[in-house]
Amino acid sequence: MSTTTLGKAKTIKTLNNIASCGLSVFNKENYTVNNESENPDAIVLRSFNMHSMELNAQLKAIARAGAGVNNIPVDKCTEKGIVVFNTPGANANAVKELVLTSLIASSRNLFEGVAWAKTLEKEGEQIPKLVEAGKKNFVGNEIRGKTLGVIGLGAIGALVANDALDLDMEVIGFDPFISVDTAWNLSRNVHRAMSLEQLFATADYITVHVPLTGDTKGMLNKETFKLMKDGVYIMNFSRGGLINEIDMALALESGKIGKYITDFPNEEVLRMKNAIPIPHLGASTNESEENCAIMASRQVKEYLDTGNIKNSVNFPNASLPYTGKTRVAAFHKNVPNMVGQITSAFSNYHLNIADMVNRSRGDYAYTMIDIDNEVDKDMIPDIEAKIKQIDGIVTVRTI
Ligand SMILES: NC(=O)c1ccc[n+]([C@@H]2O[C@H](COP(=O)([O-])OP(=O)(O)OC[C@H]3O[C@@H](n4cnc5c(N)ncnc54)[C@H](O)[C@@H]3O)[C@@H](O)[C@H]2O)c1
Ligand SMILES: O=C(O)[C@H](O)COP(=O)(O)O
Repeated sequence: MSTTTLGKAKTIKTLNNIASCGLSVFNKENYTVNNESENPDAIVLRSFNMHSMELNAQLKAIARAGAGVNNIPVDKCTEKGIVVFNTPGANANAVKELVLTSLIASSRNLFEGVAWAKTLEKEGEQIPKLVEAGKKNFVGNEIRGKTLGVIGLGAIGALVANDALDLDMEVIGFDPFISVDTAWNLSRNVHRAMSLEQLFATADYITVHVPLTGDTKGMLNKETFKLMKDGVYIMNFSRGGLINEIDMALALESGKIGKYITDFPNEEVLRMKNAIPIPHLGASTNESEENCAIMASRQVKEYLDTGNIKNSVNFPNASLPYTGKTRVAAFHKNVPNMVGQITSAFSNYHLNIADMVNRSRGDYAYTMIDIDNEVDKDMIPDIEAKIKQIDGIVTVRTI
């Protein structure tokens, strides 16, 4: 598929409400932003489920204004040469604050206590007396000195772990894939669990901060519950699919799990005893919505305008200073001699290469080449066609 749009205005389609300060990155002279285009160049979204959507021929980029990309058909996008971005860390503080709020509020039976107090509305002058008599039913526990187990020490997990230490908790964390950046930011006082079993055996409260993937789906289930302390509280601000909900309902019923605080209510969750359903509010702060929208929009614009890639979940990061020279960007299989074949396509047209970058990620790679000469616009479809003939090329774009 050739995707030449040289000089044409581009269209951005939004699939959710995206903060306007982010969308204003797309200047009106070169971009149209709407929520109805049938053939957009890029899509910006939050939690909209794209799995049953057709991916239009002109689509070059999808940006998730947020962290989780399980609502996007990432593998299909890769096969079609569509870059998928997310906004790492842009909403992490918002989630951290809600996790810590929920940790304390659930431990103090605050949600149940408030709901009960509201039932007294019709009791008139008796209310203060009833409150004093009824409060014994909501006696809670302090979190100081208790152990918090944090599964996944990425942008959110690391913030939660550090701040829980400041609340005088013991913290044990598990993340076999921790990034170097996060490891640097994590307090040395966070105990490192060598296995999930070790974390389960010591934690009074568990909070899970991993992406939903084939490997993590249902990671908390009846087998793992057996390894946990009786009455443990579990907080899930990551994705509902991480928990086996049938097993969770039974474990809450038996008291094995004390409470399940989740940002992902559904029919099953709303039927559970001792579940605290929160309506997916983790990232819903003005600050985080703005951070995510700005980051997502900037990344898309940079890619459409220059081909440079930052924070993609399926393409390699790649950057080449943009000088305004004609740039050809190709996404291709990561196999030997691709760069040689692409560059020889230029020599057929007596074009000199000024600069280039080639980066790989797994089975795929991305190459950007700047041409030194003035390039006649009429030649571009021919050049692209020539490159497209090379076995292993997925997409070619001229900027
Ligand atoms: N409730 C909300 O509104 C909200 C907001 C933001 C993110 N999220 C969810 O939270 C998840 C985490 O967000 P983040 O910004 O911290 O992402 P992140 O990518 O910074 O961190 C994820 C961490 O999980 C680790 N990990 C992966 N598999 C693991 C496993 N099997 N065991 C232990 N650790 C594992 C990774 O190494 C990484 O450090 C997102 O994928 C998203 O689903 C929810
Ligand atoms: O993965 C995320 O970033 C969160 O789940 C936030 O989702 P939202 O943007 O729909 O609030």
